Amino acid sequence: MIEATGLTKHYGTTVAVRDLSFRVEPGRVTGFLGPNGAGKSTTMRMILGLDRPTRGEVLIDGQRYADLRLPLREVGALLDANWRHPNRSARNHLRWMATSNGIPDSRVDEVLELVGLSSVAKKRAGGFSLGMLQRLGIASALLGDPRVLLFDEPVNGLDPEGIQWIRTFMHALAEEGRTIFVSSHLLSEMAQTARDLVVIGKGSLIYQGTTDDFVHRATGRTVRVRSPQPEDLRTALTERRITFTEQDGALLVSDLTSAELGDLAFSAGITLHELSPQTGSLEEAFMQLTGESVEFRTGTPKEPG
Ligand SMILES: Nc1ncnc2c1ncn2[C@@H]1O[C@H](COP(=O)(O)OP(=O)(O)OP(=O)(O)O)[C@@H](O)[C@H]1O
Repeated sequence: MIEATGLTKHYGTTVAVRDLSFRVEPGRVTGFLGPNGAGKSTTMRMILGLDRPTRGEVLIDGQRYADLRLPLREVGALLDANWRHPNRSARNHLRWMATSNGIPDSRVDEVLELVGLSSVAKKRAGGFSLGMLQRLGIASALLGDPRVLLFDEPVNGLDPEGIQWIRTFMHALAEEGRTIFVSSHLLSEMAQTARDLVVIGKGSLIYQGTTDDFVHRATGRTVRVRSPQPEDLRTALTERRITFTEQDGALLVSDLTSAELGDLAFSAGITLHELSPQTGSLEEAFMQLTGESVEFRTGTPKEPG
């Protein structure tokens, strides 16, 4: 588990992260979302002890990174997709990492197998495609068999096959009971990948909870309904002060479940030909919530001291 409490980071007068508290639970993939400059990378660096919080703290399974005895065995990270790789073979690169961290050599072949790089283990990593480099990065993160894994924008620049591979792989790691925390600006990708979300805007927490709830909360509840008695339906809704809009001969009804709307039509003797709940996209939810956050912040120019 990752647990941040009051996490704050100032760079001079810039507040990159402010009073951020959240939990990332094991056994599932948690997405970390926010617009550019929201503070995601800074937060990840603080989790990994690469940056010191100005205030607050973040713990990995109850300990600060600096206090971990064997960090690679507790937490693995894939931080930069575009790092320039040395002229070593994939296997030699991993052996070098393993040796310097007291990890047995046998683990190198295990992780190469896990990420599907066994057949190119002896090839120079410098000649690898981005997708293969990502796999190698993940192999490095897995060397110490850590319980907690961080991925910073792991699918950037990957082709659909590479994206699909990483998504499936992260799910498999989560199912083994690991804590998986993955940042991305590809929101539709996150909707398919992450069960839970931590959403930040301008360094502050906007939302923490399930992906489903995030979308519902932000886009509201709407049901699309079509009837051969549209006048009767409009009247029934208006009498009950239920708001709706018209769309292609159908009505979009707000703040009722489809069950409630079906019951209402039944009791009013109205036949329905369509009754379908509309879920908004994660993009819509994100724009609405982060947009509000930006407006809110311009309206309250309060800077923490
Ligand atoms: N080393 C630094 N020195 C000064 N300012 C910094 C530093 N690192 C980050 N910042 C600032 O902190 C804020 C948060 O940046 P950060 O990179 O954490 O955001 P992000 O959410 O990861 O954005 P992106 O998606 O663009 O990578 C930005 O305003 C950034 O300019």
